[in-house]
Amino acid sequence: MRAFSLLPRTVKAAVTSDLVKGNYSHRLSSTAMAMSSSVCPQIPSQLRARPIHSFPRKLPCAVSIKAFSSQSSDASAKGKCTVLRCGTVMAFDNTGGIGLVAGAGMAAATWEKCTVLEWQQQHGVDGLSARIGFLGLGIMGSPMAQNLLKAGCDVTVWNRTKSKCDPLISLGAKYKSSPQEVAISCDVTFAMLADPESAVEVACGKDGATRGMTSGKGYVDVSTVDAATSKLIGGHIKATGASFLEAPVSGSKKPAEDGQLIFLTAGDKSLYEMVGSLLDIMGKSRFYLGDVGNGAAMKLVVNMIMGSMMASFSEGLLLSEKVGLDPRILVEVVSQGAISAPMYSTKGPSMIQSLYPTAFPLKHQQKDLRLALGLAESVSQPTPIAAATNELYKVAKSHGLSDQDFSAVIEALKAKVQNPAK
Ligand SMILES: NC(=O)C1=CN([C@@H]2O[C@H](COP(=O)(O)OP(=O)(O)OC[C@H]3O[C@@H](n4cnc5c(N)ncnc54)[C@H](OP(=O)(O)O)[C@@H]3O)[C@@H](O)[C@H]2O)C=CC1
Ligand SMILES: O=CC(=O)O
Repeated sequence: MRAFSLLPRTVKAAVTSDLVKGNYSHRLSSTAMAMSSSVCPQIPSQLRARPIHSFPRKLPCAVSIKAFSSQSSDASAKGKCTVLRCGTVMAFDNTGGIGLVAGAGMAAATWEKCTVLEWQQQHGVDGLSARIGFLGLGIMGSPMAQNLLKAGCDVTVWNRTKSKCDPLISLGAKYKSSPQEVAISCDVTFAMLADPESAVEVACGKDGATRGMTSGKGYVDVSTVDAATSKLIGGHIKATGASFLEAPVSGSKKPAEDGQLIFLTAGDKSLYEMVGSLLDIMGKSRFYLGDVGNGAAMKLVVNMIMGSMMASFSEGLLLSEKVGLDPRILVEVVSQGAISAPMYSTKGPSMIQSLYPTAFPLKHQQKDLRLALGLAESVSQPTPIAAATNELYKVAKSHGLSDQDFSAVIEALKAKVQNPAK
């Protein structure tokens, strides 16, 4: 435990809290992990986080204390004014509490505010100082790019519908008029597109990003696509001499705004390491899964489960109501038991009111089910529940619900939708 006693107090707090929760074997918080491996490399290996394979090798003295305030819903809390430095140590602080950082063994007065870029420039660290391109500014891409900007990164944006670039330009983003131009002017380019077709079009089409890629550059596709599409895009990118990483995300609009996404990455490990600090600005954890295709597959399996869970929850809400129960109480009961999931408590109350404010468009959930079924087919894995669920989302789409939140799938189960003649 000598190594532990040498840790700054904030690190101890994070590690201790995990130990108290009995999580020490495999569920240390990302904060504890980051701090333990970067601030004190001697920390016993059993106290290190498993999912983060190389946090953040390029930032030997950087610590992130964002997990201390994981409830924070204020995306701006990760803005420029919340990066603090003390000598070679940098901390992201979205608690607004310089005092917490001072617990790291340095007097509060010695910490000063700076941008990530300033810190990086001072210490010559890769990734954060890269010129970053961002293609696709929809529900997810916009807040992700915004978080990079707020962290002080140099970001150039492009979106098919140009008006969606404007809010980011007003926050300091540069603009280029094609994916090709973005790729030419940037070191690493992220893409967050709707589906396989758009991901291929933006990467490989006329004026596509591949036309601007060269050796030394990187392309990170964070869209949800199937493994074959990802391999196709990766192949085109790598043919230019550039590196490729697939990195689909788990987490919806709010986690994207809060920088709490989960990245499921696969592909060039060196690019993964180079962009690690950027992924940590946009997300709360990251998994490196090996060869291209594994990240896509993991994302599709997760979303296959999620789509079925939502369909099953919808059936439960409607059945409870029909037998005279209060569906609001069902939501409460579910939220307290073994099958509780944040999705049920956040979406249940609005579903009861037939309101579906879009966080995850229904058309994308159906796309993910379709792609997951293709994945299952490719290995002859029976997935009857997902197959039935997919049909339900198709019915919902045929009733004009594509752009509503995926929780609108409940409408496909309502009698008047199933039999409009009644
Ligand atoms: N929303 C969510 O909760 C989550 C979504 N995802 C996945 O992330 C990806 C993006 O999702 P989200 O942001 O919600 O989707 P949106 O529908 O809000 O955005 C889609 C983006 O793709 C662009 N696009 C669509 N078709 C084309 C095309 N043919 N050429 C160029 N650009 C195109 C859109 O441009 P334009 O503005 O011009 O239409 C827009 O920028 C999807 O793969 C989705 O499955 C992953 C996790 C969570
Ligand atoms: O892909 C959707 C999500 O919430 O994750």
